[in-house]
Amino acid sequence: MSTAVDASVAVTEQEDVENILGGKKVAVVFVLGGPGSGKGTQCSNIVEHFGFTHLSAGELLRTEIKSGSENGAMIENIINEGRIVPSEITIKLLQEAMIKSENDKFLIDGFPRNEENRAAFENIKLSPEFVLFFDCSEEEMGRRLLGRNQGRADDNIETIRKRFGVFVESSLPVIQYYDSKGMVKKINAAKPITEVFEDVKTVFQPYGPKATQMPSRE
Ligand SMILES: Nc1ncnc2c1ncn2[C@@H]1O[C@H](COP(=O)(O)OP(=O)(O)O)[C@@H](O)[C@H]1O
Ligand SMILES: Nc1ccn([C@@H]2O[C@H](COP(=O)(O)OP(=O)(O)O)[C@@H](O)[C@H]2O)c(=O)n1
Ligand SMILES: [Mg+2]
Repeated sequence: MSTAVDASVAVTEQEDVENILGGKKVAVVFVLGGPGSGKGTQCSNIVEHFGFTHLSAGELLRTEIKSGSENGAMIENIINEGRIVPSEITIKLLQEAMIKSENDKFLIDGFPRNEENRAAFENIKLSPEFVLFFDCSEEEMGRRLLGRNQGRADDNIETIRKRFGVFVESSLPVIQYYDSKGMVKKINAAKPITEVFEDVKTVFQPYGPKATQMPSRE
C-alpha cells in the first residue's frame, strides 16, 4: 500500500530514556516495513557497510521455537496465524541479544510491530535513534514473499493476507507515532535491491564504521 503518514497521532515524550543496557550505552535503529518490504535484505547490507549488529525479532522468535523452549508451541501458533507474540517474550530475546553482543550499535528489524511492543521498549528505558521505514505496495510485497523460498511456514497466501492486515492495523500506527515525532526516515522500497541500498546509504552515512558514537539526533 502507499502509506500516507497521519500526523494527528498524539505525541507523548518519553522522559526516562537512558539507552543503557547491561552496563553499556547502546544505539538502536528500528527497521520497519511490511512483510516482504526488504528489511532483512537491507539490514545485511547495513551490517556490512556500517558496522551494526542485526537483530531480527522474527528470527529470534523462530530460534526460540527451534530451541524447544516452553513457549515454543505458543510462539509457533501465533506466527503461523500471522499475529504478534506477547511483547514480554520478544523484548526479553532482544535484550538478551544486545547484552550478549560486544557491539553497541543495533538494527532492530521487525520490532516494534504494535503499540504493546513499543511500550515494552520504552519500559526498559531505551529509545531508537531513528526509524528506517521501507515503504512498498502490498502487491510487490506479496510477490516477494511467495518467491522468498526460505521454507517459512508463514509465507503462504493465507497467512500473508493476515500479516498484511496486522501490519495495517497494528504496525502502521507505530510508524505514524514515530513520524509525528520526526523520527522516521522513509525509503521507497519498491525499487531493485541495489537502488534501495543507495537511499539507505544516504541515511546511514553519518553512522559509518569509523564513527565510535552515534551522532546526536539534533
Ligand atoms: N528491493 C527488492 N526487490 C526485489 N526483491 C527483493 C527486494 N528486497 C528484498 N527482496 C527479496 O524479497 C524477499 C523478502 O525480502 P526480506 O528482506 O526477507 O523482507 P522482509 O524482511 O521485510 O520480510 C526475499 O526473497 C528478498 O530476496
Ligand atoms: N516484533 C515481532 C516480530 C515478529 N513477530 C512474529 O514473527 C513473524 C515473522 O516476523 P518477521 O519479521 O521475521 O517477518 P518478515 O516481516 O521479515 O516477513 C511475524 O509475522 C509475527 O508473527 C512478532 O510476533 N513480533
Ligand atoms: Mg524479515
